[in-house]
Amino acid sequence: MRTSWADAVANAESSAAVTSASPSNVAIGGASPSRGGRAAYVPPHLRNRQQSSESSAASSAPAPSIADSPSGIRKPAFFVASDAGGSRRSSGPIRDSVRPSSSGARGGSGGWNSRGAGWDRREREANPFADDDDDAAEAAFNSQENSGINFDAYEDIPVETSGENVPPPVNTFAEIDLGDALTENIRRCKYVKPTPVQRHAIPISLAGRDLMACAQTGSGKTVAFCFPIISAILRGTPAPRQRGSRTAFPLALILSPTRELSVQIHEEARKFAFQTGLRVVVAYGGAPINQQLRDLERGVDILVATPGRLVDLLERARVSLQHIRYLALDEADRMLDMGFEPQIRKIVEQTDMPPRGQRQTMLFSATFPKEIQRMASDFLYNYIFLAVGRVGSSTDLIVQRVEFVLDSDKRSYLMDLLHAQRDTGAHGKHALTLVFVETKRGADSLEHWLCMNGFPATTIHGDRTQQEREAALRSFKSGATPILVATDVAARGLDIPHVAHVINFDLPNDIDDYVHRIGRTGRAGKSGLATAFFNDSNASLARSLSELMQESNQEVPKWLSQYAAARSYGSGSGRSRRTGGGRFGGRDFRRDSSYNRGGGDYYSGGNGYGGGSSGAPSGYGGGYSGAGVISAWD
Ligand SMILES: Nc1ncnc2c1ncn2[C@@H]1O[C@H](COP(=O)(O)OP(=O)(O)OP(=O)(O)O)[C@@H](O)[C@H]1O
Repeated sequence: MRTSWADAVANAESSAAVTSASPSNVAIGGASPSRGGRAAYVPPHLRNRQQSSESSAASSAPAPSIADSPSGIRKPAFFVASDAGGSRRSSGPIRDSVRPSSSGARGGSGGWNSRGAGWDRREREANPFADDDDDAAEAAFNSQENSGINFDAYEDIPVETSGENVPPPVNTFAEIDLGDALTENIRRCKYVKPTPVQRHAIPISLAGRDLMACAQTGSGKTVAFCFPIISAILRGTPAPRQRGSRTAFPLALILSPTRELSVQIHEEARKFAFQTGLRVVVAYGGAPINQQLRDLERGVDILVATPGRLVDLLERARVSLQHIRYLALDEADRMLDMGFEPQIRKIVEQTDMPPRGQRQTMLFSATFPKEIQRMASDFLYNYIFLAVGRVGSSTDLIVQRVEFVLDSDKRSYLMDLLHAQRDTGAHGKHALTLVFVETKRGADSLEHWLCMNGFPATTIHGDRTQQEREAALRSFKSGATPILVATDVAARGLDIPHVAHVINFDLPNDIDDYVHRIGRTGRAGKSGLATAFFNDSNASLARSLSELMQESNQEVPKWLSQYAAARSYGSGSGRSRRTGGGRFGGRDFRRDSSYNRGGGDYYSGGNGYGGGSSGAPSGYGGGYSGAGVISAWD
């Protein structure tokens, strides 16, 4: 079968024009004879190929403007280190970082002295805003600060909420009283205004409501659950004292599916909680438990954990969940799928954690299959469902390309792409490439092969020690090894600045996994490029992939549409499991007619869901009416 990529490359051999970083130019650059005097690289399987009519289509594909690479290094606005004695060092003006907020929030060390969590309050709080990255990298990226995020990219994002008495969204952080300390940290983070999911989710959570939120990858969901948790703890009554106990009693628990994601959430939460007096602790497997136990003994307000390590800590009675007021599940659909569900049920239903209704529960993901929603509703009380963004939440910001590549040609194609990127300088000097493969062995082998071929690469997968995984991630983030070969362990949640290109060397079996993988680029309003290698073995993905691409305004190759059509015809299968169609990464399963047959008691209106009568604005792909449901284009 002739492929657009192959043809584009063949075409490029006769083309002199190699310009900027568009996908087409990537293709062209890959085979250009004029590459700074070097011999043109043409992969063996493409030599002597004929130009085809498809090549022009390929080379006229929309160009991703990846020059505006993702924001990276946040420079601390100033440095303040404080201890309980109140001593402060500052390179800038000395500020009163411990002012109590108007809402009565406990701020900084003043708050510490009035609290009874039992850790050493004279401990010096490390400044989480201090940058690890070197000055050169900072100089290269400091034009990409968060204040420069292209919020226009989110302007026409559809937002849909359902549930009773949904609190209205806000437009600015100032409209919400988050307390002085948190507000100061927002300023330090250079967040100018909330992203759409934050505009909606923060008021809902601050109103004490349970929430199931589905929003695009890279759209700021971490903030959406961290801010309300921190703010609510600061406002709430202090935790009861646990004198002399070696057991930690966190007030909030944030669960995530991977160790690296837990580490990342912990780092973020520490920034937001800086000088609030709250302690954020992380516990995850693969790392020495003793250090984590010591951290826990010093007190914990917010515990970020992977389920396995948490179960271990619960069994050792080193953590008790009886004071949990806030429970957040990041990547909630993953946490509740077959792999994690038993552990989550154990943690949530079979420990001393207060039951739903007595704690506040927040579930977040970019994807929410209906069967997982159904299961998740066991953990929620009278919740609000929030959907932000288009199906799969891949956003139009990510240019998606699919190439037909036989397994035997994949390495050659990959080499081609990488040469093209390197030679054209596509995506900028510091651009990173993330390559997803199916197996751990495949990851090691590809990494080795890339290194042998002059492309510094590293790898992350489940067979590597945690130390190796963390070292690999550091090396990738710093640009020392600008190619990371990964299994799905790196697919969810990781927020790595400057990932300009995600390559699905092996496509996943599930379209949701594809959505999360490509979501490692094109984050926070920046653009990105995702290339997938497709062949017969991926036929089962053809339909959902082609639907997803269409819905994200991507050019779908003709051959992929044919695969999709053949699949639909052959299988007679319905729509993809995750969405049921429509424009969102997930829709409230409570609107299904099957759910409402029992009485529909989630809605005060109690009628019309899934029934087809439409009181909602057009464009929502479903149409329903009834109280408690709000649909709006924001
Ligand atoms: N209001 C804001 N203004 C500017 N930048 C923001 C804002 N909120 C979050 N960000 C930045 O956006 C990036 C993506 O955020 P985050 O990792 O929370 O996305 P996410 O929605 O959880 O993505 P994923 O679905 O992949 O887990 C982060 O670098 C974060 O610092």
